[in-house]
Amino acid sequence: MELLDGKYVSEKVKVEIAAEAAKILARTGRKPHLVAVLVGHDGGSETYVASKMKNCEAVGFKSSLVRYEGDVSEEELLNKVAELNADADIDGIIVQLPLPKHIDPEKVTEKIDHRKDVDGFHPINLGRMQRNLPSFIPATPYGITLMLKEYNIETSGKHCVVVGRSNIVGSPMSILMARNTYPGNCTVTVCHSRTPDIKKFTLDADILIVAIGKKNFITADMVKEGVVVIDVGMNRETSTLTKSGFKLFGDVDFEGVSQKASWITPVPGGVGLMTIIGLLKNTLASANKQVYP
Ligand SMILES: NC(=O)C1=CN([C@@H]2O[C@H](COP(=O)(O)OP(=O)(O)OC[C@H]3O[C@@H](n4cnc5c(N)ncnc54)[C@H](OP(=O)(O)O)[C@@H]3O)[C@@H](O)[C@H]2O)C=CC1
Ligand SMILES: Nc1nc(=O)c2c([nH]1)NC[C@@H]1CN(c3ccc(C(=O)N[C@@H](CCC(=O)O)C(=O)O)cc3)C=[N+]21
Repeated sequence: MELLDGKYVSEKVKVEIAAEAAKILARTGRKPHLVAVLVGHDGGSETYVASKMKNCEAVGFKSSLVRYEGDVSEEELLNKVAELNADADIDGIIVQLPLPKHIDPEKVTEKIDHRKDVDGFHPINLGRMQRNLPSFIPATPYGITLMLKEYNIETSGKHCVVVGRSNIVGSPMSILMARNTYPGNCTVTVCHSRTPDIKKFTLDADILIVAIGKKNFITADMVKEGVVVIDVGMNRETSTLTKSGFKLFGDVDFEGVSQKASWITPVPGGVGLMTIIGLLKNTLASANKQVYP
């Protein structure tokens, strides 16, 4: 088993991003600028947003945080997004998910100017991605493709099984792996909560990508020898053993599955770190007007 090491890849890519950001600053007098909007006090979201901000500073981006209490109205949030859309100093906007139940995430996603949609969740970016046109690619799937490239993982002709079909991970990931580009050219199977006998599919997977949010859901008996495993799951449990008071678990039983896998991502230290890289690269591309000239 070899590790798909998110720490190694992300540190390496961050050096490249920082060099690009410095060029932009020298050329234009301004830094790429990412704005995150955070509603409420979801523990996970607080951590992710803090990490995004920290990484922005580290590569020489400007970052801002707009915070609302959980009872903010949908209208107020939509008005804020419109204001950020119109602000020429802002390159990228993300509204952290999940949102409180009284706010429709679909409305918020569509309100964000697709040219600043560095999460790649807007239907215009989704459609353009599916057609192989320039677009912002959702950060987690984007990060996963960068990791597969870095380790030269062969994907053409392989059977890729994606477990999970969310808008932010499973669905865009399945589109990318089926496209006729590298990484891609896979035969893709998408499994979800209505799939009877998931094991039948996972056992046949050459590449297995799991994003469901269930600790240790994939066990060694469900995979074949030599499989490439991408574990997107971030299952947070309270723990007295760690400094933070939390311990993270993936959706894959690492202990067991790593005995059979040829390559596997750890949690933490895998996909999560690459997600941040996907976001930074999209923000850089936006500042450089590379996607929408
Ligand atoms: N590492 C990273 O950067 C990121 C990690 N995450 C983590 O990845 C995980 C998934 O996130 P996300 O995609 O947003 O989750 P969602 O809850 O939005 O979607 C979960 C998906 O998994 C499916 N599912 C749930 N239970 C089962 C089951 N028992 N068998 C088969 N399929 C199942 C659901 O099916 P159905 O559609 O039928 O409901 C759904 O498609 C979470 O742990 C999350 O924290 C998320 C984003 C980024
Ligand atoms: N609009 C929006 N965009 C997102 O991209 C988005 C979102 N909403 N909602 C939640 C998910 C989750 N997500 C993660 C980002 C970084 C790590 C990450 O850095 N993980 C580290 C460790 C983090 C820790 O220790 O808690 C790692 O895996 O090593 C994880 C998860 C982005 N998401």
